[in-house]
Amino acid sequence: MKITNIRFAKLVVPLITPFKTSMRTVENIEDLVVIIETDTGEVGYGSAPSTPVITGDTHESIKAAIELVFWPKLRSMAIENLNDIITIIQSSMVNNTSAKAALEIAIYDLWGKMYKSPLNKLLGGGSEQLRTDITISLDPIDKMVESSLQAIDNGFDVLKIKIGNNISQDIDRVKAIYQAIGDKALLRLDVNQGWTAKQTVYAAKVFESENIQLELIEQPVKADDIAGLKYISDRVNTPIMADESAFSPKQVIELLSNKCVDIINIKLMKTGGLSNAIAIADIAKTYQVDCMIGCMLEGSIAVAAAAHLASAKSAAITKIDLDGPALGKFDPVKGGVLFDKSAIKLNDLPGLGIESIDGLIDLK
Ligand SMILES: C[C@H](N)C(=O)N[C@H](CCC(=O)O)C(=O)O
Ligand SMILES: [Mg+2]
Repeated sequence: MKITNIRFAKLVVPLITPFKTSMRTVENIEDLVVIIETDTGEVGYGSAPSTPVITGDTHESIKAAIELVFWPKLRSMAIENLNDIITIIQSSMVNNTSAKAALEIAIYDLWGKMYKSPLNKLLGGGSEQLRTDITISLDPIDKMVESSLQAIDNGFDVLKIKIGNNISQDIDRVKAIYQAIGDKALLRLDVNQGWTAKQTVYAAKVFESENIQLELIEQPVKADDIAGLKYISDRVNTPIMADESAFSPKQVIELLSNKCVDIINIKLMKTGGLSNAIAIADIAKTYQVDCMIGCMLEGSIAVAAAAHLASAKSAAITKIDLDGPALGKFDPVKGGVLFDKSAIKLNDLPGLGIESIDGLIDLK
């Protein structure tokens, strides 16, 4: 199966409610879709959102990197030579992880199609049923309490609470949500780099002293504040998870060998796709550290790839934050992963199992 052509399109899905973190507010899921065509007529789908504050990548930079750097090397390569393709994607350019992810996702989709197997089976096999948490956007306290109760009514039992814009209001937010929901849901906090190390220790000790049960605190400090993560982990009992500090396998080895964090959030848009995500899951397993599979605010093409990975790597990936598509008003992707409240179901079609995509806006 030889690569013959590449096309780009845009996919826009309005959100049910704006997505708000300490870093940004977004109204739509907007993906750059990469469609790789082959001489057998099979097409592979990949996608990437624009997350300049996290990856530094925009749709324009992703498309330019693919057109100018990767595509001239990948055109006419055979999907049978998966490892060679991955080496080219990972070594032709530094950074640009979203472009690498979109390409790798489309290539792995084709790899599954070539072997007529769902991707999770080729990666080792695993359950077709997963369960995701849901994100509660950073809002005034009353709104966050209401959104949390609504999420529980909608069948979610793990809530990812976005905080990080004001330490004392953040502590009040968590206390109010915890008081309102009791033991009906597990709370994971995502600070998105909004606190200092000392503020994090203070907040965690407040929660611990008041018996507020938290599953974890995600990325409390700036992405490059690795000493801050270590400072926190040495002083609190609440598990600390790295997100924006953990892009590459090398960074994960540094974080884990120095005991800076307890959990790693793997996202394809940070790792540059599936190959490094698999490496990180395997590294974490050797350190006996759990991983979360996460996503940016993105749609169900890339999330399908993340779900197949989570299915196959369930020994390491024990936590799932793949709610991006569930936050949209509809899913234009037919086949692929099916969302029903907190349930994510993989189908048994080859590759990512995507049958068709409505509403693609072709890009030249
Ligand atoms: C959508 C997912 N639940 C999530 O919260 N991801 C964020 C980053 C999302 C973005 O800004 O696109 C995270 O884990 O930090
Ligand atoms: Mg995060």
